[in-house]
Amino acid sequence: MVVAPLLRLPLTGVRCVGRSYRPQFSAVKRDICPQSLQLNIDRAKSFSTSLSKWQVQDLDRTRNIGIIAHIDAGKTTTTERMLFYSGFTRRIGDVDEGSTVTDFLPAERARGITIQSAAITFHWPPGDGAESQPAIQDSSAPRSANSHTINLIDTPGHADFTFEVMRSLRILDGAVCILDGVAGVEAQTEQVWNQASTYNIPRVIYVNKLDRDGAAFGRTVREVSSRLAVYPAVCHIPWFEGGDGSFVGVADAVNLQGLRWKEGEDGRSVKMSSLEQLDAEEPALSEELRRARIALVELLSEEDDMIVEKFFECDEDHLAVSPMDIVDSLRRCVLDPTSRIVPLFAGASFKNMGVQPLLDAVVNLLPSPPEAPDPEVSIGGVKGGLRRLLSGDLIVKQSEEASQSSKGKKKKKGSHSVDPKDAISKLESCALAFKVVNDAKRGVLVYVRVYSGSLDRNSLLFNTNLHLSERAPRLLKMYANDAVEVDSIPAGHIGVVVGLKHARTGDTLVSYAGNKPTPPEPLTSLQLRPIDVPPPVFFTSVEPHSLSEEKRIHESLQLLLREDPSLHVTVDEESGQTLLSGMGELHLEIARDRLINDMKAKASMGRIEIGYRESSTGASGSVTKIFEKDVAGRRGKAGCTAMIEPFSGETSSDVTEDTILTRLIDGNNIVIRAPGLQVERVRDDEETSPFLPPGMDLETLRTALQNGALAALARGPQFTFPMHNTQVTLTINPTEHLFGSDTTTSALSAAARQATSAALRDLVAGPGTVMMEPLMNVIISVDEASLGSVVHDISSSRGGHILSLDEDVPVSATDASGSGSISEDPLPPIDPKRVYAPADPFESPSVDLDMPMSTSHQRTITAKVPLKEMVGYLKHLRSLTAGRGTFVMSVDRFENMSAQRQKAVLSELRGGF
Ligand SMILES: Nc1nc2c(ncn2[C@@H]2O[C@H](COP(=O)(O)OP(=O)(O)OP(=O)(O)O)[C@@H](O)[C@H]2O)c(=O)[nH]1
Repeated sequence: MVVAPLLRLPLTGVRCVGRSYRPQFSAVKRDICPQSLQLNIDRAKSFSTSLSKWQVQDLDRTRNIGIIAHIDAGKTTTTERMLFYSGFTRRIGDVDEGSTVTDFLPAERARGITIQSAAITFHWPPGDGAESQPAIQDSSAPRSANSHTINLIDTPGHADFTFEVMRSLRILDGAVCILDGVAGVEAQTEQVWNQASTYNIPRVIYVNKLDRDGAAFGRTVREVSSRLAVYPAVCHIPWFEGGDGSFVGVADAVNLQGLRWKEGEDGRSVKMSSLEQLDAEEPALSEELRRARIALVELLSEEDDMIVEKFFECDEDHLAVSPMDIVDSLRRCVLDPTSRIVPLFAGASFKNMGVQPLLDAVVNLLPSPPEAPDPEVSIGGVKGGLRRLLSGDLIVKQSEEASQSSKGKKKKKGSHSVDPKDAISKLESCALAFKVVNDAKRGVLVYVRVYSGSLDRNSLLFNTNLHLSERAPRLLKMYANDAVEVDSIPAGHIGVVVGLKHARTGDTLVSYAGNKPTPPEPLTSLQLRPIDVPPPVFFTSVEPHSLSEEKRIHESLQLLLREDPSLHVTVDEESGQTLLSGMGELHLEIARDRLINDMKAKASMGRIEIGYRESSTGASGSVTKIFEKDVAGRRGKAGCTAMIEPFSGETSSDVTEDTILTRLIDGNNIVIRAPGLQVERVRDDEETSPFLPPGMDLETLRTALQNGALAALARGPQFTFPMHNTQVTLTINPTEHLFGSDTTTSALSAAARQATSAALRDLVAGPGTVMMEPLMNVIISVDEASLGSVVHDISSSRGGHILSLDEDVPVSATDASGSGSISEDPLPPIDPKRVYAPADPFESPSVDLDMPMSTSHQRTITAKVPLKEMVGYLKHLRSLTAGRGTFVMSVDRFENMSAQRQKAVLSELRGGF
């Protein structure tokens, strides 16, 4: 076959040796010598200190990306190389030595794993990023010819941090999925892949660790198709010296060239070889490279008509299609949410091989903020895209639905409607607080992604989750744990607000025109990409060393909760004990480290235990309590009636005319009724009643009663576990339960708590309560040989219920993500004939386009198993599977325990056997 002269894409930011590499684009005539890469943090800081620069910055040259992977696949190692090659750091940090930039919490450094999502900004190729670049780009040059600003969010890989992964994923415009070239696609890779799919995040794949013994690139590629249900567009194939020697580089199917790194160097120098040179030096590799190129063009042609045209223009010569045309085609596929093609690259980050081409791929293939999928918002119970919201459509729909649902209801006195489009025109900016970090030097940092408008210094931010406003006194642009001050953060960018006292991870912040304390309705309910926080399933006690420490510990715990809302703190009313609960053992261990080592809290933590629950098995009687006592020198009197029953799961089933609240909190439903209260709306945001104590509005009454009920529900009447699946109906009779100015908020809370506790005790004499335990969705990956013993162990010894035993199930068919939001049908399986994968060195027949692929004989077991039986399971699984089995799990729900199981668990908890 004749090789056409190729327009080669420059591999940016590298020093080339050997055949001298000459990019053919005028736009790349700049200094890429190694000295220019020795850019340090100080210089990086000076890039963007002024407001104007960030504002005029070309969003097209910005990438907000994340790295997703299985634990230990090499996220941190790859990130460190990215920072080094971009010139951000002078030396390569090492995970094993604990000297990385992104894992900057002491606990992370000590454990060598990533816990917090650190946001970090750098430029690729090295330069000034999107700033100071020509506005118009040469369309014949690849995007990587110009310096781009990359905001990288390092996501955690451990299953205990599912919520943290979801939280960081939702602000990404694109992601790099790193696979371990030895382990291939692992259970947790599937899990994070699935989570990224829920947000339609465009992705590229990077197969890492190809230097390790047992690395199997071809097998990994096939697993990508069978387990992730996408078509891998193989852009790189590994270069093993002489076919089966050590890993020395990659052969690039887009540019038809070899890229070779020298073992032991820092990876900045790369030797590039043309196809002709490869023909002479590595004939087997060049032959495989041609096949890879043919397969790539064929695959793209299946989904992209434009590449078909180019192919015909090149007289149907796959090798003659230009690299630029292939990159453009790959980009179209990556950005098309209906496409199943995912570009795939190869490397060994630890050996400093393959990272620069991956960075080029980030810039060339992943979307800029305006090209990213429209983020989901919800407003007044209506969901849709942000762009629809900003156009006014969504808010009109919301207002129509609101007026439909209020039809037939009496219009409240003094109420008036707001023009919905008017409300949206007042929206100045909206941002998502995606991470709260307590920084020892700078205080509490709230990382935000701005979605519309511009978040300005000193603007008043309304928190739509907490319903309060606070000013943003200082704004920062972050460089890992270094920062520069800015005056505003424009849409599409990631920055930090310093000085917020309340905002928590996951809160939506809006700024608006006008001087009112709250934005106009329905903007108060605007939520960006809302996510459900899964229930905590483990807990531990926190005991202050002295009474004087108590206050400081509670402040530290509050900060911990702002950082991580998947942690919960409760105080047991009777014992006074503080309990910290979370998603997993490691989750609580890390929280313990944070509290004791980082925040220097003087406290002891108890054993980490499973968080059981208690639930009513029938209805209690109605119990009324009148609280009358002086509280803090002030007289307090209030009454309340409570009734408990099992919760049906339908929050709306009991709503009547006199219902003033129904709220599902932590698996319990709180209903508050106030017959005869005569509610009046005085302003958009305030309701009152002639019966309410002076100065108290309806929202305050609701909150006081709700808090009282929640305090009582934290302790079940029979087993002292928190109540679950329980409905409390509180009734306030204005003439019997409210006593003018004597009725304070604390008196109302106390009355609600006493009435709820009494109703709970009433259950014990009546229908009784039952213990509940967390039931997990478990997905286990094992090889065929171990299948029988693992299945037997799960179903016989652990009381699990096997749901399916599948061969290479694409993850979309099974959901262990815990996100609770995946409902789409599984994608149809991939046609193996369309998957190209080069033969692995130990494999004799090369896997051809027309050959059926060999299966990896991996099996996936999907089961539901009580959490108690899964504690310490990894060790056991490893012993059953000769170290190869992996699993992921997430909470399915809490399930009532049988009398026999309840007895056994109780006796174990009490120390018996
Ligand atoms: N041989 C080899 N080892 C690698 C490579 N990349 C990473 N490693 C090693 O794999 C281990 C895990 O790497 P990390 O970079 O910490 O992985 P991670 O995905 O960030 O892990 P978490 O932060 O725990 O999710 C470390 O011991 C690395 O040195 C590689 O390309 N080759």
